Amino acid sequence: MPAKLSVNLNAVAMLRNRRDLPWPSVTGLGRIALAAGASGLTVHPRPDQRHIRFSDLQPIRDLIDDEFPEAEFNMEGYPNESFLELVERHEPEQVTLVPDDPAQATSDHGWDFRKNHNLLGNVVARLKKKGFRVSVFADGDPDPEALRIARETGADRIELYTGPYGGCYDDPEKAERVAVELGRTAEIALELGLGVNAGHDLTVANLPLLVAHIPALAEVSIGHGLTADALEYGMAETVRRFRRACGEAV
Ligand SMILES: CC(=O)[C@@H](O)[C@H](O)COP(=O)(O)O
Ligand SMILES: NCC(=O)COP(=O)(O)O
Repeated sequence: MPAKLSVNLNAVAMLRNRRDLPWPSVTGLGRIALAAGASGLTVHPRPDQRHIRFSDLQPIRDLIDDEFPEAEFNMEGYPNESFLELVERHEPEQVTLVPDDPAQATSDHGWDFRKNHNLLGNVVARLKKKGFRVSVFADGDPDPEALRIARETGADRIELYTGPYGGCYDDPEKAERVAVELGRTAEIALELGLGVNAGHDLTVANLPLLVAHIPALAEVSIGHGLTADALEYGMAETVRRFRRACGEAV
């Protein structure tokens, strides 16, 4: 089974937030992504709402429920009380728990499962009681003991943090080494009964090698690289539309 693609809308929201205007529309781009076959939408609402705003969440929930009932909503974030309340209000199919400090620019590491065993155990139990699938963000280096603890928290899946892999875009040998490690980590997780997702800095260029090393990869969530491509591949047609609006016969 090919890995499912969940489109992360954070980067679209960040562009929208440059002005007090409703475009680019977060739900509008979400609709285009789902209509094109994406299996779900991901958001990572950060406490300062610098990209996804809390007010974006219900319209995304409604879009999925009303127009794409097969699709999944994946909410990512640090499990403090306000994030957990947002999750409980908007009932995503999947919650991805990420160890982010509120001041962090972006996610840059997985959980220290040894230190956070109790925190994660309590949060996972609370979320599972509501029926949400729970995934926990994990570093890519194979650490069987850490993954065993991840399993003990009751989580269903790990999401492999692929930032270091994405950072190898100019060094194919290093990328191969990191992909082997990610593959080994995924194998250990799968043996323990955890499903495996992956995300961060994934692109059209680096996905094939990752998928080759993790054949059972369940889902990738992609925002930054996918939004960059959407701009690049949509630019020519957009310029033609604006030239027509200027009165040119294009
Ligand atoms: C967990 C993860 O890797 C993504 O959610 C990433 O953090 C995207 O968030 P930003 O768009 O805020 O960088
Ligand atoms: N979980 C990772 C994610 O949702 C998107 O990360 P990125 O593609 O924006 O780096």
